[in-house]
Amino acid sequence: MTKPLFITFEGPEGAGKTSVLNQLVAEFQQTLGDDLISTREPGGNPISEAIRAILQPEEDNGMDDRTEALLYTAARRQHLVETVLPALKAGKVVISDRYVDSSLAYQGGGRGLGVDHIWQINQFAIDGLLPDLTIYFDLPSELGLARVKANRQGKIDRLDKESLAFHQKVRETYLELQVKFSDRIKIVDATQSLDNVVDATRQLILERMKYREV
Ligand SMILES: Nc1ncnc2c1ncn2[C@@H]1O[C@H](COP(=O)(O)OP(=O)(O)OP(=O)(O)O)[C@@H](O)[C@H]1O
Ligand SMILES: Cc1cn([C@H]2C[C@H](O)[C@@H](COP(=O)(O)O)O2)c(=O)[nH]c1=O
Repeated sequence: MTKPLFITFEGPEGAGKTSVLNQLVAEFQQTLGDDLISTREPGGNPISEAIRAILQPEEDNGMDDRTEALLYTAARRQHLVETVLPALKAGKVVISDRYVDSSLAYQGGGRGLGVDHIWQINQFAIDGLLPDLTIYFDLPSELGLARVKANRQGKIDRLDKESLAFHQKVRETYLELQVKFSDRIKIVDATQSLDNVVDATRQLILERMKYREV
């Protein structure tokens, strides 16, 4: 059996995570086949998708900030148990569009609930499981939001509509996390062309895969 590898993609709105993930997953699946799975948070199974629908309606639904933090954490737990852990146990490579760092940045930083508090509630959900590699796609909030508005054809959700100050705080928190956990979190400049962002991401993943073979 091959060694499992858990990779997460993180970043603010419109950073290009999903575009890069789709391209690279198609590419890596040519060699890895079923040994690679891609997934996303919140979502990936019926319970977490149902929680996603509550968390991300298009209009403000009056949700309390701590309720929001707990719901993202609950969706994460279910996703971990149903999708991530079985795949890792089977020795697969798992690439997830968002994981715990999203909660630290959005709820801890953006909502101002505090990274330490969010870390504590997430420990119950993730039970110490951190990614082997996290790729953080960095870009100014204004650019990411402009991309989202230009391209999502009307599907702008509750969080996309938050203030610029909220999104700037999310980015600031991600940057702090990247410095604090620099062994795990690698940064990619997401202002580059999509091709260049894909190239930089591929390189980071291939480097990490070398250790998987050892
Ligand atoms: N490097 C890039 N340059 C220009 N446009 C880009 C780039 N990367 C992605 N885009 C465009 O920006 C939009 C958002 O990209 P994508 O959905 O991949 O980002 P995301 O990080 O997954 O966003 P979110 O987390 O908000 O869903 C898409 O329309 C995509 O085509
Ligand atoms: C996991 C997670 C996500 N969020 C936010 C970040 C985005 O606004 C949405 C996810 O949408 P995407 O188009 O799939 O990127 O949810 C969050 O605030 N906290 C979290 O833990």
